[in-house]
Amino acid sequence: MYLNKEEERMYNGFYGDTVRKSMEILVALGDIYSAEKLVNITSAQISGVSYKTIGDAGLEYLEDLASDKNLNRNSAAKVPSTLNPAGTDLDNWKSLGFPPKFSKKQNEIVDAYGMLGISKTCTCTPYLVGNVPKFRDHVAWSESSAVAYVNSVIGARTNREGGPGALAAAICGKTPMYGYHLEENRKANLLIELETPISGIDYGALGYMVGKEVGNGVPYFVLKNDSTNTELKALGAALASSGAVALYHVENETPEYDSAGKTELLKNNNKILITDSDIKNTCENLTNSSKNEADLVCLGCPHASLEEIKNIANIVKNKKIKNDLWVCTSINVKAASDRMGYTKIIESAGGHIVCDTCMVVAPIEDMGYETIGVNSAKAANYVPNMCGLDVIFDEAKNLIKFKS
Ligand SMILES: C[C@@](O)(CCOP(=O)(O)O)CC(=O)O
Ligand code: SF4
Repeated sequence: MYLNKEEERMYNGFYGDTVRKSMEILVALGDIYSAEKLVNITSAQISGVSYKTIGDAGLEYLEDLASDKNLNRNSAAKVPSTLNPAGTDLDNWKSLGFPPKFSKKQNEIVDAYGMLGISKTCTCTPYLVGNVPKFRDHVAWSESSAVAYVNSVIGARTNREGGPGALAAAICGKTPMYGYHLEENRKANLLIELETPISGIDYGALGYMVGKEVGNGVPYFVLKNDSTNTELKALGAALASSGAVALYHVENETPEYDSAGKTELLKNNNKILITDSDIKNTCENLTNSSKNEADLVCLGCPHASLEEIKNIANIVKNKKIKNDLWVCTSINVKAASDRMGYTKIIESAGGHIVCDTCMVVAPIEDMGYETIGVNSAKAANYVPNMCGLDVIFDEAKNLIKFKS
């Protein structure tokens, strides 16, 4: 891979060990994927934050990077960069019942990232809270649902980075130019036509089905109705979890659908039809619990928007919830929810707005829960494997049960 003079200086250690190690990662990735050169990025989003997934080895790696004397404290990252969810609510872990030892380690991890200049906003929906690239910007994001959103709905360009690759990109302000950074790789390769209109959890079910079908391909959807951003967020998250999708197009909705190559797909009859019963069956199959009530209803996968929190507040207003309820989001969206009075409504009903974390990366398996209620197909797909717990997949209004 070609490096310019400045990049060579970075690679040769002129700016210290952390920049050198980061450049080594980028060059190794570039060589593996046959990138010709590096491209400047405008933003990074870094996964690999939960103590549950990176453990002590991850913490040591980050502390080692952060200890480099050549770095400007708290400003090593060259571009605006945010973190993926952590394993706990960083501020309120004690009152929410998160294990103390785990929570202490978790805060150490996030502090190490902070010392590297990565914003301690721990969220998988950074595009709701200020980490918002422009159309056609090159970025390095790693959370798979956020990658799908930023590529597809915003039209910025990223590969599905791993955590270390995204961190290296943040520190160098660059990423290898291959894959979805190149126009020619952004064409669709399967057309998905819907037979009937869909809404709510159907989007996750659709993404789950199509992700299995296309693997790491680029699906092109022809829907029978318009979608909300929340629905597209759920679609992309599910596509990226059952398959390895990084980019999708929705006719008349996403910014690059027009140049995605629909005519070619039709010419080659490269299409499938999804029926109403396909969606209904998938919704049913995403539940693996025989129970009809969840101990914990956990919403906000990917992290909830203010609009979603408002809808939950409307469901629980002036009632008392039987299950435990977590609505997972970022500190930023929670601040807006506090001001709007939604947090108070949800807390008065017995629920919690939980920041920085989620049902997949929190140690919920050690917190006494057995059956988790989710309205996210991605969470329904991951919770049994990553947490070993059973799930019920349904709309929030059906999952939340009330005391009589
Ligand atoms: C499951 C996921 O959403 C969260 C866990 O990832 P991590 O701990 O940030 O590496 C990651 C992903 O889908 O990219
Ligand atoms: S599992 Fe869902 S809520 Fe958790 S980080 Fe991934 S997308 Fe976000």
